[in-house]
Amino acid sequence: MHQSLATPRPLFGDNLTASLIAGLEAHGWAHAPGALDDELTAALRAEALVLDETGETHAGAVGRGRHEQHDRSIRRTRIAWLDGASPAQTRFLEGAEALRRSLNRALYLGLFEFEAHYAVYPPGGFYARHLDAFTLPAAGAGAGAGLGRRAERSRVVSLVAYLNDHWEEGHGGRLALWERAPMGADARPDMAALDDVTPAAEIAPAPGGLVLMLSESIPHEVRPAFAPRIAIAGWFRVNASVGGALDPAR
Ligand SMILES: O=C(O)CCC(=O)C(=O)O
Ligand SMILES: [Fe+2]
Repeated sequence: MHQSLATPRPLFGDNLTASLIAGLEAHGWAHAPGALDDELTAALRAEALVLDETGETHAGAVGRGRHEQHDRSIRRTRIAWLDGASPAQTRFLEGAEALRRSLNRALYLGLFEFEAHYAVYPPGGFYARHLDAFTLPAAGAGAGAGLGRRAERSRVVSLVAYLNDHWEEGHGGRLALWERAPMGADARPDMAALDDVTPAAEIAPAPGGLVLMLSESIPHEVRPAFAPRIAIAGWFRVNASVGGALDPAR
């Protein structure tokens, strides 16, 4: 998206961009409180709420493509994909494009595109501990699993932006994250093994805050929110084309 823009307008200045990149490189994640300006945060929030109220959001799934599941014990939120249909979305996506180029220049990640959705967590909403991408073990993976494996693996850097106009301690809804995913005996990440491990960070979804995480290696969860929690979650992806066909799971 927006690859043709000559110089996309960044969301924030060079210093903040550099410190986000340094954090991502050193720890696998980075947090910039108040990264988005109030005007853009407010415009995106207003749009997320209109979409939510007019029913244009749908229950968030877990997984992608044929592997999507609606499991309310894992995730309770409503989402609507960004498509650049408003000035606020265009501004945000242009900023994400500027960030994509900076990430590629600094870290040689070969990020190809960005996809993002609004996520409105109603009171009681949460998202259980997960990775945004993971590589399934090759052994025993059938043809069906192949699609999921390729699609999931194409997410490299996750981005979260918080859109609430204020957030109080008692509202919960913190993003907890860990810096390492322990492997289970089946060579899959074992999220339950982190039950007794103190998170590396617990981030309140305060207005304009921005978080970057390596999608494959940073386990994270959204704790139950006791007020409507409005955010954008997005992913920078590598080109997952196989045999000349673009990734069909879009
Ligand atoms: O909203 C957040 O803090 C994180 C959301 C998330 O983990 C996701 O959508 O994958
Ligand atoms: Fe996530």
